[in-house]
Amino acid sequence: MVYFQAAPIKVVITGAAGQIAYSLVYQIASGACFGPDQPVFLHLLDITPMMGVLEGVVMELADCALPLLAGVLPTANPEEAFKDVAAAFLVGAMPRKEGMERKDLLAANVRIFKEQGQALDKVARKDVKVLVVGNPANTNALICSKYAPSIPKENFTAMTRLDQNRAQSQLAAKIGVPVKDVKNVIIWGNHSSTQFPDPSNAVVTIGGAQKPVLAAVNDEEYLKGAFVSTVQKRGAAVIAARKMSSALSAAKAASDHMRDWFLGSGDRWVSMGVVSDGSYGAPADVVFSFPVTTSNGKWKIVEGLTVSDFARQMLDATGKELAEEKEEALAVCKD
Ligand SMILES: NC(=O)c1ccc[n+]([C@@H]2O[C@H](COP(=O)([O-])OP(=O)(O)OC[C@H]3O[C@@H](n4cnc5c(N)ncnc54)[C@H](O)[C@@H]3O)[C@@H](O)[C@H]2O)c1
Ligand SMILES: O=C(O)C[C@H](O)C(=O)O
Repeated sequence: MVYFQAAPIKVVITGAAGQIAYSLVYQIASGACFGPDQPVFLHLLDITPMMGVLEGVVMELADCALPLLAGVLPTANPEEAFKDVAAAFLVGAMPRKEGMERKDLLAANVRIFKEQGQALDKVARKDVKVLVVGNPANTNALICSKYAPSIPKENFTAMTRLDQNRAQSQLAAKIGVPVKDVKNVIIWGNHSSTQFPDPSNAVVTIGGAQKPVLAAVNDEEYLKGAFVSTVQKRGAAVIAARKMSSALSAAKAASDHMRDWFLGSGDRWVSMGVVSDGSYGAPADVVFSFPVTTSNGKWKIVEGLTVSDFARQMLDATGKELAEEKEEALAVCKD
């Protein structure tokens, strides 16, 4: 019997034999996600043909000799995987290939999230925090929530943190400051090429003083043009270069998202795909990325921001795409 000062929490990762999970298991088991004093018991779900590969991941985790890792359960059974989990990283899904849009994965992937919603509903803790990474992430998260009616819809989120990290990094490089000195860049809408990376409320610390990013960059053409399209298309650029989709950065972003949800975002805004209440004119009842702050395990949309005409057009386009994806996903799930 191994004794820990704090009780371990059960955390599930789906797609655990895949690329993203290969980086994510270490983020979680090393303490980077839930903190240096929180032991974790990892539930690793993949499909039956991947159990051999998953066994290799389990061996490597043991070989890391991580002090916070209380145990590992590899399984192909969703109900076993989701039993009593406090946090769920839903990664397992097909990735896109070069030339595809993420929504081209909808028909193939959305059924996974219907089935996993049903399993979460049955066996997970009712306060489980769910992060959907598998694409199309926003719509998969919506479907997962719909099939888990006993779990509050606020507990289902989709990952746009990778887009936020990309946007922050692009701006820091443009201004010539460390990435930590840029904050409050917003990702609005869908994790797709219609997303709107919005620097209009971002601030940068230069020489100890805070300054609006708009003033520090002072190049409207760049901020409305190359900056937006670079972030929108970054996933495709990584696929073109690697011939596989982003994995290291996706795992880091998943860990950032869940860490901030559990431990709080402090004085920074973070972007999360959450079930929309219609804030900022977004369609209600789609999973839309908003700027949020987090504390005590809850997120709250940042209120009262001004939406320019340019931003309005961008928000409307990404909202329209999400409404269309929702209809398609609901039709697929009926079969
Ligand atoms: N939201 C984001 O920012 C973001 C970033 C990167 C990748 N993604 C998406 O994450 C997903 C995973 O990417 P990856 O590179 O790890 O892919 P991968 O192909 O390397 O791994 C996916 C794993 O999921 C497993 N899987 C398939 N169906 C499953 C099921 N029903 N239950 C459990 N496991 C199942 C597969 O067997 C495989 O091991 C893709 O859909 C990708 O597009 C999202
Ligand atoms: O672009 C992809 O298909 C993978 C992922 O969603 C990403 O943004 O890197």
